[in-house]
Amino acid sequence: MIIVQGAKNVVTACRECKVRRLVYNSTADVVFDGSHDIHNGDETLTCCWKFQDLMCDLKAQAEALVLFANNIDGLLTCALRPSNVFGPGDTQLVPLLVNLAKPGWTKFIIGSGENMSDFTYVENVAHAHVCAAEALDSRMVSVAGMAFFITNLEPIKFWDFLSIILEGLGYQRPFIKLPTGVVWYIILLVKWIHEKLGLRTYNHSLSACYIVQLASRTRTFDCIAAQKHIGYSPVVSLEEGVSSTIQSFSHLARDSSLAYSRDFNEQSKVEKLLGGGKVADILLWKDEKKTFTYFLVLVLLFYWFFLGGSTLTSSAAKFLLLLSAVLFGYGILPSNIFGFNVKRISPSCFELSETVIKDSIARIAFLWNMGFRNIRLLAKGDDWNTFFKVAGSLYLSKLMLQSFTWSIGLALVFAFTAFFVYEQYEPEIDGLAKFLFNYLKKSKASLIRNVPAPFVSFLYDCKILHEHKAPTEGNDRKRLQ
Ligand SMILES: NC(=O)c1ccc[n+]([C@@H]2O[C@H](COP(=O)([O-])OP(=O)(O)OC[C@H]3O[C@@H](n4cnc5c(N)ncnc54)[C@H](O)[C@@H]3O)[C@@H](O)[C@H]2O)c1
Repeated sequence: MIIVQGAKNVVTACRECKVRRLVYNSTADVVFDGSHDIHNGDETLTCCWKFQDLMCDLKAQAEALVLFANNIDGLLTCALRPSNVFGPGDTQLVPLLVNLAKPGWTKFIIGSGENMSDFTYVENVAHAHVCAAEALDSRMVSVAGMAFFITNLEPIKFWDFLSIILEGLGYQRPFIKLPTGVVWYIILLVKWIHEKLGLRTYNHSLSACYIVQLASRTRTFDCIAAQKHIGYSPVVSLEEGVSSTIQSFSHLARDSSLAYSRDFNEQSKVEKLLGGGKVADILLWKDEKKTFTYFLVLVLLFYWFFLGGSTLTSSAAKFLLLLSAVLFGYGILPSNIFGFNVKRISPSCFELSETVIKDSIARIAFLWNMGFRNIRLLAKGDDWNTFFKVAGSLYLSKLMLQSFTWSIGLALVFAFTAFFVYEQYEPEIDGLAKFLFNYLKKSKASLIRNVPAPFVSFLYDCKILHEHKAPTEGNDRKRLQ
């Protein structure tokens, strides 16, 4: 009713009121079928027969209707097809981005992230309308009844554009790549569940499936026709447009107290904790393929050693046998198989350097000495705190050894998920930990307040509570807490 009947009403009104020029604000989406990239598409592209999105279908119908009305009853018409309009007051792109960024969905890139797109600053669209209206008068033949693509003439990677907007508003830039197919099927599943539960709502915005296609396909357009026939060229650059858009949406910027102030090239807390080297890169999924390969190999080893049904020794023997056979087989392969070069394993590949061996031995000696220092401390018999720590950790190890296989499995899953999750939600998790810590501190303080003084003195004697002097009945209660 709004798009098609609305366009019909406008055409009728123009005729009745003897309006001479009508420029329809169409969209570049009318030539995008969702399943093909558009590289530098021009006006020779035909509108789609089958649309993925109802909105685009209706816009194409309205555009055709307006162009069809050209040169009837003295009315001249043309259509402009802007691509991805943005700017202050935008009701689509930026609000959607912020809504997705708040719960953290914008960390994900759909597809390779390399797809290019054309964006158009809203003032340039307005300027194109003025140019088109003027051109309808002066250059009627080449403009009337035609449609023109309008862009900022600065194609950019779709995900770079989103990253600039998101970072400008204080949100994290997208960096985790998800295969388009996976996202597509997840959305279909969610849609199906919504339909089954009767939750489907119709609104005027683009469908989620269509947004996935917009976000993962290349869509760039050639503006030469608009430049040549209506005299259009952008009046605001992409950079200026983006900064004024960000400024106008500052009210949607991330709360400054929560702002993710870390420079994304800087090491995160968890990265520092993991030593910032190769292990950190693997556990933090910096290179998904590499991490996944390591994870798969470790899962296979876990299965081989713990779930295969053999004893640990026979699993190790079988593993060494298999490894030797694979290495031997690899060694006798020709250096070229069907044009593929087979890399030779260098003889030094399995060698350990002297410094690595020295470091490892020094580490073992350090741990050994530390263990003995603790035993000596325990043997004195006056440090209950150390006793509880040692007894607790030994009991925990005993529990873990009872379910050794499960512990290893859990540790494996933990290592490949927990660090990654912590890095993603560092401020939120830190906030929660701070809250819990304060809560426990308060509980401990109230517990001490209610504990009888002789028992508190006993805890000081046993060094479970630390104070230089054990408190007596008359001592300051605050110091005790
Ligand atoms: N946003 C884009 O990326 C983009 C790209 C290409 C083309 N377009 C086209 O530009 C136009 C504006 O898009 P937008 O993104 O600014 O949308 P929008 O939803 O922000 O603006 C639509 C405007 O139309 C008004 N409106 C809606 N129904 C109406 C009705 N029945 N009668 C009178 N007014 C009504 C709304 O109040 C609103 O002001 C649309 O025709 C759209 O198809 C948008």
